[in-house]
Amino acid sequence: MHCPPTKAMGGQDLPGVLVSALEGPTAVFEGHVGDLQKHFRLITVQEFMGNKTQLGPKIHAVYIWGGKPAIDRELLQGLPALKIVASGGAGLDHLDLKLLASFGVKVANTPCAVTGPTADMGMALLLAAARRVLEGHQLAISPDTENFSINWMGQEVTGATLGIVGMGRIGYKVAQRARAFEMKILYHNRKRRKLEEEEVVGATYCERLDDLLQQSDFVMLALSLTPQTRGLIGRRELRLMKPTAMLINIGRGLLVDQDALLEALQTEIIKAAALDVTYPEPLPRDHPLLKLKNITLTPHIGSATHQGRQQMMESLVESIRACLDGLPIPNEVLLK
Ligand SMILES: O=C(O)[C@H](O)CO
Repeated sequence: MHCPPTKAMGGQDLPGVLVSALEGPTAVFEGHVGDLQKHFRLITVQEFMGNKTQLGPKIHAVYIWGGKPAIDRELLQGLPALKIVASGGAGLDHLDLKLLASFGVKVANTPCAVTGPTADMGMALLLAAARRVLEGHQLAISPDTENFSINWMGQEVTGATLGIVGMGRIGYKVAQRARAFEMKILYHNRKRRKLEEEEVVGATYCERLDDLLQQSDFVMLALSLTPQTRGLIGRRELRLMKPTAMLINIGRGLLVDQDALLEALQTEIIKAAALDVTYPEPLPRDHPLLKLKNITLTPHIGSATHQGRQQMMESLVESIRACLDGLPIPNEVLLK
């Protein structure tokens, strides 16, 4: 669902929104923050910390980006007028939903804004791993022009089997894209999709994750991090995969046991991995994963497109305004 932009509110006394930082490397998106500023008075955590008593009661919403600002009981106690936490992106693993509900605070996220871009990123990583794009780049710019592309080979994507783990919005978009690449598609999900939905993308349901792992040439993780999915892919699961298979992760780093992955890549239990997410982020510069040839890494940029970010901000403004106006909240996250 696309959330259309709302009209700007006038006046000096705009509702306060707590944000992590407006300047520096962790600043909320430059260029897009203007959308929030049109509607709200943005108060940084630093400002709030310096003047809690005066600013606390003026803050009606918190805008979260990249898990920041972190929300705990102490922060909530300092925000007596807080109505809503608006979190950019789809993932909610950085939020304690029960705690927020106990303070009567609503939550909204922006799943629609990230779906397409993240699925595109999944395909970009899949293709990069399959065709060894990063190694190819290194060879293309290497002084060793003698061996320019001699004996250079990657894996064919057409006709290969893609196993998608997590068939929510993003997983389904990946399937749509993979279909255009004539891939065979398997998927594993808590809940099976409707038959018509499976047929549209030509996806076959695997009730058992093990079956998907054993049959896939590419395994793509497109699911959210929860206590149930943490460490879903460990040593055992990696060993079930084909030695020629590649693992792509566009979900969260903690879905995978990273030590087990490192070992599997070093000992060629699997062929390659392509990760947009790791733990921690970024990985320490001396982390052994950074030294491998059979890995493609990107810095959690699945949803990072200008269009996606714009839509994200519009959607957040829409949700905060609806909440403060006492209207139904678009993209409200309901506690299950
Ligand atoms: O949760 C998400 O949607 C992404 O990780 C944010 O970019």
